[in-house]
Amino acid sequence: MMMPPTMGEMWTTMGSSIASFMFIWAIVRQYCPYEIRRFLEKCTHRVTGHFYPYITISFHEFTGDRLKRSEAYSAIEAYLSSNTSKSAKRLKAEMGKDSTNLVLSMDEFERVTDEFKGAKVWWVLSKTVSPIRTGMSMSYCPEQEKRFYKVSFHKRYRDLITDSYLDHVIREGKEIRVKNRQRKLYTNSPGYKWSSFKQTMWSHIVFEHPATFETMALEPGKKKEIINDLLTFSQSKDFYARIGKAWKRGYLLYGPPGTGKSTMIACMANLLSYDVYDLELTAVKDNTELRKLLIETTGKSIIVIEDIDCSLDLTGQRKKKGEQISGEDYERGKERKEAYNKDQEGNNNNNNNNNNNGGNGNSSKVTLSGLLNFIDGLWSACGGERLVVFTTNYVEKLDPALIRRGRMDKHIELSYCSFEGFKVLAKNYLKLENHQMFDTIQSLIKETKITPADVAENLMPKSPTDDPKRCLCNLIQALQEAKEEEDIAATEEEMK
Ligand SMILES: Nc1ncnc2c1ncn2[C@@H]1O[C@H](COP(=O)(O)OP(=O)(O)OP(=O)(O)O)[C@@H](O)[C@H]1O
Ligand SMILES: [Mg+2]
Repeated sequence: MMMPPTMGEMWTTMGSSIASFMFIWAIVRQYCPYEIRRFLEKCTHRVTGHFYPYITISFHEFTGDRLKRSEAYSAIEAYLSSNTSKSAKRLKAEMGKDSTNLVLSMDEFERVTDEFKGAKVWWVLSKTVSPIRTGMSMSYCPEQEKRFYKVSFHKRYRDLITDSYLDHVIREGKEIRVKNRQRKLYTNSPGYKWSSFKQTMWSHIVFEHPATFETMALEPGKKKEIINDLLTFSQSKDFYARIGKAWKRGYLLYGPPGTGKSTMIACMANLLSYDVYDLELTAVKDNTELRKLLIETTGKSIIVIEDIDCSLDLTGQRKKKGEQISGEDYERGKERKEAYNKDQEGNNNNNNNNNNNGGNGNSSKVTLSGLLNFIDGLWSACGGERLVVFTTNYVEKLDPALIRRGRMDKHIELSYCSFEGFKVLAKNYLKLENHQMFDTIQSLIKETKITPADVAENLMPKSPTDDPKRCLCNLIQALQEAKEEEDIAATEEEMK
């Protein structure tokens, strides 16, 4: 494979006297102090630059403060590993995503070629070694390695390479990285505020939720609509730029506990390969901290505020005097479910505010207007491709300003399990697409309010001997009991 001659190679072609010079130069490189070496290198580059027809551009791994790896370097690394490493002879191997496969990339000082619209370019991964200035004597001075990719091309292709090829490499490299990256779930829980290098507001773990829209119990039409909406959003960068709107979209997921709101967020993240930022508002000190948290989020992410109604006193402005909310944190899970059911039965009308707006007793001073600014103010200027998702069990209690279209663009109700939903769960849990008991379940499920979470729980085998038939029987029994309870409640209501 033809490579462009390096400057050193050009010298050698110029005769044996130059070869001797190269020999001396090699010795100088080996034994001279760093400063002299750098000076001699600069002189050689200057002299050879006059008749060397190739241009080189370097991309360093770290720039400036060394804290942040250069995005361009990472993108080039991804591009070269997938595009040109096949032609490299010396490769290095690393464990890839999920630790299931090996990712090969070119090793140090390996050179590979690439072609773009008829122009040939040569890439090499190089490094320089320089002393770290620590104040120690030179003989004990530790050395610092600085890696960089260098691309070389003939000067006649200068415009093509700088205007189009490099853009193409970075764009494709970024796409490859997004596809291969380990996605993350970030939280802003207090207590994890320091990483080894710098202060960071978020802590993270690897995001590996298995939920997908395929496994989600939802009417097929609704599912398709949501998937289309999400895909359209993710492919609309140019559209948002054209209409002058920040590339973000708000989703409000509402419905009773156990209907799949949190599960749907995982499905969204898996569909679009986005990271998830789970924002715990009660842990945010004030609006300033909220802004900082947001500025630290990256693109291709979902920012989630779960149970927005219980996170903060967001409806405070509309509350009448004297209707102070309790200082206790609103309890999740079972208790909320019970409260929800009671609430729905109308037994708890007088205490609604007490039950639904807990959390105000903590020290958080985030306000409704702070949150609104967060959604459509400053944040809109921080680049794009972000979804913001609120979940709630009590949509009617949210301030209309918070959920108006433009802020929460799409309102999705997740409700009790339908027969279509049940069929998805039966396929997931029991690998059953049809069964003679399905007819009974269909007529019962139509008349009963049962959540997908409850259906799933009944379909789950409880012992190794539980077969699908037994699980379906369990579900029928649960449906019958739920129906009886609903009938009794309805009769009591009528008698009042
Ligand atoms: N629509 C659904 N499809 C598939 N599984 C579901 C669905 N809804 C609930 N589940 C199952 O029930 C469990 C609880 O659901 P999830 O946490 O998503 O409910 P939620 O609506 O977020 O409830 P809450 O309002 O209490 O936060 C999930 O782990 C999942 O297994
Ligand atoms: Mg939830």
